[in-house]
Amino acid sequence: MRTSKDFFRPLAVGAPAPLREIPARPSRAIHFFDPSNEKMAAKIPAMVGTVDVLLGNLEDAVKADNKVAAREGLVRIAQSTDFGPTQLWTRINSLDSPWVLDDLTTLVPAIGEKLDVIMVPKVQGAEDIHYVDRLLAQLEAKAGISKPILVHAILETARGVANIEEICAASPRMQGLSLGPADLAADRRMKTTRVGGGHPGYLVRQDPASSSEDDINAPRAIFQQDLWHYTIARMVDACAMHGIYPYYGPFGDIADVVACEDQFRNAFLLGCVGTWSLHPKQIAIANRVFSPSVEDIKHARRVVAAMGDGTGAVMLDGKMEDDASLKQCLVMVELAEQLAAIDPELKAAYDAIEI
Ligand SMILES: CC(=O)SCCNC(=O)CCNC(=O)[C@H](O)C(C)(C)COP(=O)(O)OP(=O)(O)OC[C@H]1O[C@@H](n2cnc3c(N)ncnc32)[C@H](O)[C@@H]1OP(=O)(O)O
Ligand SMILES: O=CC(=O)O
Ligand SMILES: [Mg+2]
Repeated sequence: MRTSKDFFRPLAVGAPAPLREIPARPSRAIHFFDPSNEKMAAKIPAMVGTVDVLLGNLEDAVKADNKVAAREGLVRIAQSTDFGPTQLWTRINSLDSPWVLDDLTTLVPAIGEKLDVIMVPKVQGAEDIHYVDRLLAQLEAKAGISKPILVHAILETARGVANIEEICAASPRMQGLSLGPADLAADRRMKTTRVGGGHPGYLVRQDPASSSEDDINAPRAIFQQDLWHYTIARMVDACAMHGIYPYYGPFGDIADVVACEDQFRNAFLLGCVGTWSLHPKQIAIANRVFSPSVEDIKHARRVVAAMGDGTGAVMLDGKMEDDASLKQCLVMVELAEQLAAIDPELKAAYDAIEI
């Protein structure tokens, strides 16, 4: 384990110095595209500015026969596109796959200056991050890359969840974590067959009126529970503790925009900063959900104004506000300011708020 003395030293001579703080760049939607799919790839330049992150996916959902075409397609798109305020990320193949070494040795020299974050799938422990960290430093040094490429781990194995804190702490490159509910469900041997979201069988049922057979068999209210609550909450705490960012992952039922919005909102309320988008129609949902509402910002600003120097307790609309609720409001106000800086529509909406 590296000590505090050498934690921020570059891992290769000539590699850029690691960042001491991970910038809070808006990343409400990480939009996945398959660079080997010509129709999809052709849409990417026009999506710049409409989404916070564009991610060229090289891993699952790209056919084995298309792995090289996806890698080359991503290089082509990155070299020929001005991404402006939109971040460019990639998801490389898993570390035990036959493709990942070529992914990294091709992408870093070719487009390392443009790549903001590399998402690493199926991370099991700190050793996986250490491997990527050192290799990236060597490749950055060789290619003369000026800024460190950040690393994002997908939480999609039971061992990865058990090792979550050491993964977050493994490198100053760690930018964040995403929940990978599909692979995680398989690895945990959960009895689901879906990509993210809830399940109607995972529920609690209202008690019967009595223990008579009639009452037991009578209709009772049922409440579907969130299969992902534990893992998301665990991820949020680990990320907050290490100064990095948590994200929900994929929601595979593209047609069910309502349940998708619910899943995204649960993640937002619990502390996630963004989510994945698999289809263009999920971008608008993510942007809406992961931007504080005008009503919330209005309330937050009123609390900030009412709290004066930030200490003590006040009553506002019949509710007690104090230092702790003020801190929550400041999280919202700060996020609104970050988003307003890149989203003119949101800025206009927040600017129009009267308190
Ligand atoms: C568990 C995991 O690992 S999740 C992460 C991996 N999975 C992914 O990355 C999936 C990415 N998304 C996709 O592959 C596709 O969106 C699919 C397969 C889900 C659906 O694709 P389609 O059936 O073509 O969707 P649909 O017909 O609604 O597409 C409408 C248009 O949007 C385009 N489109 C679809 N998805 C995307 C995308 N992710 N990015 C850009 N454009 C897209 C299509 O090319 C199509 O274009 P057209 O109108 O010019 O024909
Ligand atoms: O990669 C994502 C997942 O859910 O698996
Ligand atoms: Mg996966």
